[in-house]
Amino acid sequence: MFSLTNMHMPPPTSIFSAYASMTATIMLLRTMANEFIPQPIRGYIFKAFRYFIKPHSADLTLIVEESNGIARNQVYDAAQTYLSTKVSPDNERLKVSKSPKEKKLTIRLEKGEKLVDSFNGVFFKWRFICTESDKNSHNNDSNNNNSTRSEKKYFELSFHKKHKQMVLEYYLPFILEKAKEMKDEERVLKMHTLNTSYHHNGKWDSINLEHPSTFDTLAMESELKKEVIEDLDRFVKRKEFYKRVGRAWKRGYLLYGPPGTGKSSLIAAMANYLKFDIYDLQLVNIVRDSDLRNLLLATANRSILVIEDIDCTVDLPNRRHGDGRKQSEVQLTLSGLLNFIDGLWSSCGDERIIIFTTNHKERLDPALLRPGRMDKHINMSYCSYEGFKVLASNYLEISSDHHLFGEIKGLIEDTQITPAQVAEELMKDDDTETTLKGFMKLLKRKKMEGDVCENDTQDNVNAKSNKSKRHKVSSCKQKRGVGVGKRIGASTQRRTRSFGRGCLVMDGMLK
Ligand SMILES: Nc1ncnc2c1ncn2[C@@H]1O[C@H](COP(=O)(O)OP(=O)(O)OP(=O)(O)O)[C@@H](O)[C@H]1O
Ligand SMILES: [Mg+2]
Repeated sequence: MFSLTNMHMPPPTSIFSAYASMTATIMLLRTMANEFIPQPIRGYIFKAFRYFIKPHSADLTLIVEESNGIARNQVYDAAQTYLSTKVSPDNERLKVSKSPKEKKLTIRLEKGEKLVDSFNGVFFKWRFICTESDKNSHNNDSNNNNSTRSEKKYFELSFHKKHKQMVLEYYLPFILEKAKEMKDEERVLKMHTLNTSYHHNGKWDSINLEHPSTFDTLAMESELKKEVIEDLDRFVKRKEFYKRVGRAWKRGYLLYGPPGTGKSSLIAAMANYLKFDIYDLQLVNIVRDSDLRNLLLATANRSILVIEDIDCTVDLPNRRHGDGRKQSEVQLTLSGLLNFIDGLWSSCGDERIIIFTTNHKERLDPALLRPGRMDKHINMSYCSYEGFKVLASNYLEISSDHHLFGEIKGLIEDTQITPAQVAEELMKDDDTETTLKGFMKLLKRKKMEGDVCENDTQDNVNAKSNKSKRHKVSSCKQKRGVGVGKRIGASTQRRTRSFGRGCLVMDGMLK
């Protein structure tokens, strides 16, 4: 076998002579070219010649520079964020940092570090490069000491050429999207409330919003929950749509329902879901339209403006004297509010959500309910069996196959009990069985007594002691025809005072 192979090999002398004659030919051609072809053309021909005989790489390398002229390159920023999660044990030098606003440590590649990422079964090589150069290095004036060192940072992304289309259409957009998600997750949400101190009147104060409510923890009909999530998703995706149809990119929600049904919790869940800040506007503290305008103009994009208890806080079209102020002092009107919401404010901001809440939808001024004003009306109602299951899973960590659930289902469907009351009941004991039995007792009592209204008011006092005292559900009173309209403004005043600045109205959020 070995000798056979050798038989087909040309002898070394002939290989050498062939190589010698090829070299001689190249030399001859080179001399002729030097003689007859002018220098610039010669350079060009040699370059082209070298290009054709050089072995070609199957790889393509994309350069992702830090900035794109003066603007930052979003692909670079996204790659930096995305790649921080892809570091491998092979990396030898990494950078670590944390700014006060960040929740976690940030890891970045150090100069020259490489890593491999895979997407759709294809491997991609990334390398981070940072070169330093003297900005004025071309300046020959030796007296000039102004030269500054500048850094040029970029990523090199290499992959097989055949994946070019896929990289541009899918991989890079995927990285942009992923990085946005990561940034959003990192974002510390803020809740802005009105600063009512004398010197700062009309300014927003902010605190971190750390309300744990999410759509997963919210007891709500699953259909309705899905509808709200889809509505929010559609809203944030529709930038171009709003522009095309000439509408301000804003969306209004009206949340209505009895106290303790999760209106404030839903607002927190929306903020957590969208990663939007919340502006809690207490109209009680605003006297003039001009103050309102300034406040609205000072709100940021991608935010939720919340006006809770709209039926209580704005006694519109003119406030009543019952709120303790003289009529002449109060110049805030419904038309002022609606004008700003519809016009000026909304047209100079993007991605704004406005939410009104009320316990009494029927008391609202028809102007607020007119089609097109509030895009979506969401009824937050008493706890259903489905809602109970969510709360049981949150509070007791039990799934839907507990042996007492069947009985609870029958009871809860005949009872008007708010999620807040259910939640309170489920927190009463560490033992699941005892807790559920206690809860069933409560349901049976409510059912037996039959007078849902009386129970409701009483249980609200027990379950939401600090809240309901301020509120009084009043739906019962209303059913019984007891007018409470005039007293609402006053009760809101009480509520405002009892909680002080910064933690009222969204009290559910600060728990
Ligand atoms: N739908 C719900 N899902 C989960 N928890 C809820 C729900 N509703 C109420 N709760 C619990 O009850 C507490 C009070 O609820 P929340 O403040 O959201 O009610 P609300 O409808 O805003 O009431 P109010 O009309 O008095 O402002 C919440 O902190 C939460 O623990
Ligand atoms: Mg509330």
